Amino acid sequence: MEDAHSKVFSDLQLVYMLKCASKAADENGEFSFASNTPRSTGRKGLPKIQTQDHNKKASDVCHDDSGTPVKATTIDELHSLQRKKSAPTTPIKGTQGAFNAISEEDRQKQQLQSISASLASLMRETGPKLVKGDPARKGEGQQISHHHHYTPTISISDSALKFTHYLYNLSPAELYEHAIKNEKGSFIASSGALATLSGAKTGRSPRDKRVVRDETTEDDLWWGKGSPNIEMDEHTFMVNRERAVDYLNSLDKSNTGKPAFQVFVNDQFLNWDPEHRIKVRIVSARAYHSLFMHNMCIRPTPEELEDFGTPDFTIYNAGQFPCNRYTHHMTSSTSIDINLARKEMVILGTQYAGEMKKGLFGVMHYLMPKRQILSLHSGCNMGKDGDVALFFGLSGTVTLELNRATWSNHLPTDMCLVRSPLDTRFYYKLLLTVLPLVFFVTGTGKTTLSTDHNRYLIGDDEHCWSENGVSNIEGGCYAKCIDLSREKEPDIWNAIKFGTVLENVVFDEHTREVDYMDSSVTENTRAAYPIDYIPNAKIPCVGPHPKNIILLACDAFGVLPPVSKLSLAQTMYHFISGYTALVAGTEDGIKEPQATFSACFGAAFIMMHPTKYAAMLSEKMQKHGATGWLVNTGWSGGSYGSGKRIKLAYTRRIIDAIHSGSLLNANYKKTEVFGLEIPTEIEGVPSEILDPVNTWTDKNAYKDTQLKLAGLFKKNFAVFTDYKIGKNSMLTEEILAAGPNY
Ligand SMILES: Nc1ncnc2c1ncn2[C@@H]1O[C@H](COP(=O)(O)OP(=O)(O)O)[C@@H](O)[C@H]1O
Ligand SMILES: C=C(OP(=O)(O)O)C(=O)O
Ligand SMILES: [Ca+2]
Ligand SMILES: [Mn+2]
Repeated sequence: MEDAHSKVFSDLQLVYMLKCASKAADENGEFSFASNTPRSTGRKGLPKIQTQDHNKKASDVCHDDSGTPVKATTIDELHSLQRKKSAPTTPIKGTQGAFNAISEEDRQKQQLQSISASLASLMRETGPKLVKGDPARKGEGQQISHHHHYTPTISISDSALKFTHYLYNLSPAELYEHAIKNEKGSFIASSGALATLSGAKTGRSPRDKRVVRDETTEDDLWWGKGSPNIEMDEHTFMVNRERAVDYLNSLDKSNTGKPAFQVFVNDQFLNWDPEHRIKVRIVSARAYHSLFMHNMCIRPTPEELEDFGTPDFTIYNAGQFPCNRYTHHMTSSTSIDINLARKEMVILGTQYAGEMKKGLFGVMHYLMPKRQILSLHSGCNMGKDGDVALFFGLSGTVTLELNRATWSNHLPTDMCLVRSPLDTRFYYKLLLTVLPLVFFVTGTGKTTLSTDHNRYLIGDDEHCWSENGVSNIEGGCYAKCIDLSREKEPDIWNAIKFGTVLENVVFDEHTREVDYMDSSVTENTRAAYPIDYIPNAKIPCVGPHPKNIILLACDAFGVLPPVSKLSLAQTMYHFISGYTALVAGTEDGIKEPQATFSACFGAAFIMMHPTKYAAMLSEKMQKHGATGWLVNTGWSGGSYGSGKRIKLAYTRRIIDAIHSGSLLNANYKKTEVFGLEIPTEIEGVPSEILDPVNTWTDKNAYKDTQLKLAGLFKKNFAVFTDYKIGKNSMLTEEILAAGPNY
């Protein structure tokens, strides 16, 4: 889910729920961060009404969870959404299956090296120390397999002495078996993919992301207004870390009566540039999470794993377990905590797997710029002749359907005043268990457009641009699959097979065929697959310096041209703005696009000030002669509601013309207001749609809408006018002038 929800929520809460006359002062005027769905504390029905105690800090009173809402109140309801027909027939009981056929002794041997020394240790200063090899078999001259380690188990219930086995870098097949055996809601789809549920959270919770503010981060990171880095102190981090570790340390997966505590551990790499590769360790409780990261990170060879050594960064994912809402800084039961000094991240209260990949992306946004490498929220592909293109874009066009009747039953008593963790603004939140909301999420097209049958895929989402060229950070793709079709996106469709994780999709309970049109669980259904599942993947995922920088915006206002050629200053202006739109509406059918701005097309992930990344991009584009483009993958012929989304086939032709170089030399004219250079002709695209004014029947409405959007751009950009780009303050003026003028 994208960075836009919270904004919508705070605004919608004000506008629709409170029917407040004045909107939040900074409406559309700031960066936005994802889902901030008011949600209660997990009890059924409406929670007890909380009234504001004016003597207390608001954030101490109201605890709500952020995240995309799921239209279910209980876990069983969630499961019944996932499967189309009735509940499953006879569940398999007893001792069938490979796991139970073996003796307890063998079974224990298959369990892994204990990490109790670190997990259960009272010190817990460092992450788990994984001892390679089987101590019992040392000296036997046997080849030690990578994940079958064994330590004698002491049957003592004292947690300090308890052993927790780790299931180390299991194969997809093994992870399937664990998931199906132990994780409710995990099934094999007819394609062979593992379909599973992420629980109550089906999107990111950026308002619950915390970064430890200490000597290390104080000066380096971007803090304060507009920043996605919500601060936390070291002590609170340790409290959450302890909570996560205790949870991970208490998981008894045994069904034999004897305790068998186990966690999954992945040791993998990030960044395909061998010079700047990062070692990551993921400790998690669910096979689903382990398989997700197996797919998304770079998979080490057995040799690389032998010499893995100490990880550069460790995630403790205890997502099933909530944080303690009475802990300082905690505003909900979800918390994603990053401690750069300790090189650790803790996840509590959300099982959405994207949290892990994007959390590490944030870490890369810190580590890479420190090495003069630009980290980018972009897709990337390469033509047969070696021409590289980057695709930037915010994900998340979101429609919220508010059922006003439901809300009004609870107004105004079920509200409490909370303070935004991002600024000093106070706003109202509704405390409801289930929200009568529907989200319509669609990305801007990074994954879809970088996955191109005629080009080599370098990556779909996270890249580095260094002196060596570009490199993918990840080893997999995370595609949205709502409305996925074989015809329009064949490569993604075919990548959904054995090994792929399918999150929150709905399938036929008998045939296990997935219905990609069904959004009963969420609109943000996803498929996570290794990048080599795409036939044209370029392995290793690196390429030369980019030739084209394509900024994608899904403009639900329908006023941005389908494609414009940008000057360098314009590219900077739009990169810093990071515009896309989402659509918010009410039950009575009033739907309105909302502009959302996310600096560097990924404000939720950047760690330093946006101008730091912008300056690096500008320098690299100049040095390597790259051309910037703005592509509207959103509406045409009117705003959302009256116009239509531009056909994917047309966008693909536009992208083809950029890649081939033919668009660079086309005839151009300049638009009013935004001052964008638009081509008059592109092969395979009707010429009349190239200038949006042609597609609107009401020309005055077009002009008004264009001015409205331009105003929102200006308002958003105001916050950057005080900043220099790099060492140069003249640049800022030039960039400012490259924005809309009217
Ligand atoms: N004209 C278009 N261009 C790009 N994507 C489109 C277009 N029309 C519809 N779509 C859909 O929008 C979604 C884009 O999502 P995705 O590529 O995952 O975005 P991102 O990777 O930027 O988050 C896909 O589901 C795609 O099928
Ligand atoms: C995975 C996410 O990003 P994207 O939509 O860019 O894939 C997310 O925001 O949860
Ligand atoms: Ca992304
Ligand atoms: Mn994506």
